[in-house]
Amino acid sequence: MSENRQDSSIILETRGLTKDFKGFKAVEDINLQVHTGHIHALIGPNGAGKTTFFNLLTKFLKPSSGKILYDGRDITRHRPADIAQHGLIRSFQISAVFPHLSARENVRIALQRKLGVSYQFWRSIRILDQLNEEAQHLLEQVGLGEFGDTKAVELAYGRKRALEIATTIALKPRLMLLDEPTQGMSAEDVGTVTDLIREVVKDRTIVMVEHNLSVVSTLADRITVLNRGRILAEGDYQTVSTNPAVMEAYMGTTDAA
Ligand SMILES: Nc1ncnc2c1ncn2[C@@H]1O[C@H](COP(=O)(O)OP(=O)(O)OP(=O)(O)O)[C@@H](O)[C@H]1O
Repeated sequence: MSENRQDSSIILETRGLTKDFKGFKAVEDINLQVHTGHIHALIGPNGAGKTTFFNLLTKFLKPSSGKILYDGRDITRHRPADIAQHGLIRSFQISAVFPHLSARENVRIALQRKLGVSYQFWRSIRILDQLNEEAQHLLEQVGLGEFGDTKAVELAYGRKRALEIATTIALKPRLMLLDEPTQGMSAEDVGTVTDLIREVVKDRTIVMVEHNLSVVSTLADRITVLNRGRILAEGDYQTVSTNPAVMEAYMGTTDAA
């Protein structure tokens, strides 16, 4: 629709996005633009509305008002499965990785999901071989080349997150939505996953909620700082980290101005 036409470098946009929980606006009037090829981080102090906003983008929650546009199309009322078909994919939580299947089998299942249930032909040996090859390639891409036969449950925490990213990439996303990709990781694993994200973004866009500011400073092209459900500041790390309002919000000042 012509009213939805936008700059083609903008892959995702929200207009006036609001989520009201019984009168409490957890997200209020958010106008966000995500540029194609960017790593766009959402940060903010506890309770700022990051998770709620992320759940609106991934369609886990319905907005009270406002619009979400993906590739210029209004997807506000679309279901998660519909938007996944168009390449907007939320990374799985670790719990969604099948723990007792091997890393390779987990990636293969994601590849098969991408083929879709209507494609019966993947049963043929040739297609299964192709899937195995593709799964191995993906495992190598995320540094798990030697762990194909290891059960997911036996992988160290950082490697599980790498597997989660591999199963997400297997769905061939154009836009990946990552919810705190480095949460609960050792410093070493944070480095590995940071490198991995940098690697996979080369041909796709990432929106991520991330608490670790050092990760944000190294990865993000653009940062949106949320506070009390609203956008407090936006820009690159240098811009937002020197913004007095952001510093104040992070220091926990409860100025009600
Ligand atoms: N289902 C809900 N019902 C009522 N209030 C909610 C609901 N979900 C979130 N909230 C409130 O909305 C506000 C924003 O919460 P949200 O979890 O989105 O923040 P956040 O920035 O992700 O915080 P954190 O960094 O602590 O995870 C909080 O005050 C929270 O209590």
